[in-house]
Amino acid sequence: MKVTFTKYHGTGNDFIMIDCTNQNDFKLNSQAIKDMCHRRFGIGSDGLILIKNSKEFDFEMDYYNADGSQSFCGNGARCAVHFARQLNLFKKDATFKAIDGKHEATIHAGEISIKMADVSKIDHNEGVYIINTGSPHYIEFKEQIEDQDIFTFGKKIRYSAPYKKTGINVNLAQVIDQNTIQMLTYERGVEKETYSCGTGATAVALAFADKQKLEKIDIQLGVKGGNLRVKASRDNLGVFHSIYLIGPATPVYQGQIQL
Ligand SMILES: N[C@H](CCC[C@H](N)C(=O)O)C(=O)O
Repeated sequence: MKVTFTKYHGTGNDFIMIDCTNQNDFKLNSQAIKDMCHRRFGIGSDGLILIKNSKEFDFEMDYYNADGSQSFCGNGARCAVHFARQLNLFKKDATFKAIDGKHEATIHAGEISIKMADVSKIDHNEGVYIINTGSPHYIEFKEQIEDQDIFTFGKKIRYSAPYKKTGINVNLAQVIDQNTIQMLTYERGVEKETYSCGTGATAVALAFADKQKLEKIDIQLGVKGGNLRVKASRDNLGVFHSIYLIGPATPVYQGQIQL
């Protein structure tokens, strides 16, 4: 079977994007996804996204990590919105369904802004934050993160007893100033450091807001592959809402692969 795809990246987090709007029952088994994402024997990417028609929304996105596992992917969602616009699935503002529910999105000045699900649960213990922003994240704030070995650190946490079974994404964050945080991520399901993690950037921003007791944030997250922006508000019940993940989405090339 020949599969046409478009390769995307969102600040260096890269994806194989497949238009399934003419074949909504299109399926890839786990091995095919692993083979396609393989950096030597396949196309090579952190994840793979199927864009499908939806009765209720402008489109639906199914995200798969490089190991074939499913989750929500913030950068992938931003790339999916860019791709759906190219397919004329919506005009200016979009609504789409992902594994964690409905999202809204807009495209403005070349940046894709997606509304993330509200977050009411922030676990914090001895400087470690655990926050689920559509995928689960472990966050620690440290100085000089450029000297940190995020792969070794992240793998150790991800395979430690509390997370061995379900996995967790691991983020190290360094506060530069009130509106700027530098971060590194080890991603579950990729099992490597990625150049960027959208749900991770969102989780780091919310952890900072909790740490500083802020009710409104608009933060730039510096990642290996560029910059993301997270805006959010917190209500008097401690729930984070109006959470937006904003950043670029870049189509790199179109290709075809023989499966
Ligand atoms: N690997 C993550 C999903 C992708 C997260 C990341 N690529 C993003 O942009 O949110 C997980 O399985 O939890």
